[in-house]
Amino acid sequence: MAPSNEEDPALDPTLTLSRARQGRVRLKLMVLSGPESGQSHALTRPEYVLGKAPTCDIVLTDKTISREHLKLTVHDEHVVATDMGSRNGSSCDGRRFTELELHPGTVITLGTTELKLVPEESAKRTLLLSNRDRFGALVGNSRRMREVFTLLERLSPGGADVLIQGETGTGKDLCAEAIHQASRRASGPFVIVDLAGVAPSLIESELFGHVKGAFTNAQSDRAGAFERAHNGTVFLDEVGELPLELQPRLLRVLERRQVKRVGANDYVTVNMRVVTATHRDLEDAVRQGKFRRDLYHRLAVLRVTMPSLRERPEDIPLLIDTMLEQTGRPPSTLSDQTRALLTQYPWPGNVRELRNVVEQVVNLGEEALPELEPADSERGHSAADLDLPFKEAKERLVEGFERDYLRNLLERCEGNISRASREADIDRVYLRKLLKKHGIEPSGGA
Ligand SMILES: Nc1ncnc2c1ncn2[C@@H]1O[C@H](COP(=O)(O)OP(=O)(O)OP(=O)(O)O)[C@@H](O)[C@H]1O
Repeated sequence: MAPSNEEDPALDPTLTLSRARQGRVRLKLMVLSGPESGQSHALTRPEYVLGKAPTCDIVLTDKTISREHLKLTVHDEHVVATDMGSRNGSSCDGRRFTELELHPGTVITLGTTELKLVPEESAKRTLLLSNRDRFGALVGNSRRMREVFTLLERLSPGGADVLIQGETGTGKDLCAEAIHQASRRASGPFVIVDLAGVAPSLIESELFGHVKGAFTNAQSDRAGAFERAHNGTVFLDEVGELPLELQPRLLRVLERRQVKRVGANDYVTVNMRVVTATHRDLEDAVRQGKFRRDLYHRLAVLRVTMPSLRERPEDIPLLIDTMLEQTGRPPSTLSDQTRALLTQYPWPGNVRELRNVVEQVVNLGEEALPELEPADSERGHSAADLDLPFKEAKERLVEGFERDYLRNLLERCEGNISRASREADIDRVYLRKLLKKHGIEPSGGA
């Protein structure tokens, strides 16, 4: 049976960017979220004013946007965005700006509306942001995860094969299962083969099955993973580990949906979707001759890239709360100090490592928190001082974090305490207490 690739291969957001870098491009502004979500505006004139006022060139009705909020000055390959003294500000990657040079791929936020600059010809393929904060067991409300959720919403119901890429612990297994659960095959089997966990000599029979007597230990006929996944989904984890000599056989399965058991003469036709995952850079493996180019191109038709936790630290509070909820603990189980530390750490082991630490603290108490060296100065915080006793070093770090956070928060909210307490989701009285503790004077209104 031929695989159905009805989905658009260009859904991969990375393609949009690479094409944009090829030279002079006509630019468009896509509205990713907010009341005008889905609209796009070709930037053909030298200047645009964006805002809520009906007289603006691009009208955005989001009530958090000022009447005249932002000016865009359009150049050949970039756009300069100037905030026009808006009430709620304009930001990019969480940082407020007054003037910023935007390039294809840049996303800016005005109030609560997100806008992306894209090359005109690829604008249709830009992903809108899903409204969800979970898909299957995957959790996240960052822009990166909401893009992933949009992609999963679109590709899951169809039957096309999918390649999931991402560092270890970013949720590739959860993603594969979520795709199966959201597909029309959900009531069929979900068969997992971890190619890194099967001895190379057994991979062939594990995937394709064997007939009795095919080799010494083959005492009876056995169906392989593809056959067992009939009418369902087979998930090949760590597909980059598939030995070179078996790769043409996988290619045949993907192209013809036909499987021949080891020792058999005939092919049988199977009806299953193949989802694969890898933490490896498969393109690099192709260059090194370890992975077949034709198989890579076949697998990569539809790709989902799971972002690392470093790229989306704003998801950490929601992930922690979800993990606590799953163990039946209230959010108050973790102190603000511990949460602050967990939010600053760069998590090389991604969500898996975060889960392990949260479980450790839940079971053994906060004293069991391992030493977590915060992210480098790029995120604005200094590393823990190893000359101090643990408790003192931890307190210092948290104090530094609190101070930086509060200063930035107040700057963003122009000294307005009510707004700051709302945006940071901190009780107003507690916020005042924290400001007093750090000797920070709010300069704006209440
Ligand atoms: N977005 C997420 N939301 C909730 N839990 C997550 C998320 N991502 C990962 N996890 C949790 O992190 C752990 C690791 O996830 P998973 O096994 O899916 O990662 P992986 O990318 O497949 O890792 P590996 O490459 O090592 O197999 C699991 O406990 C999973 O529940």
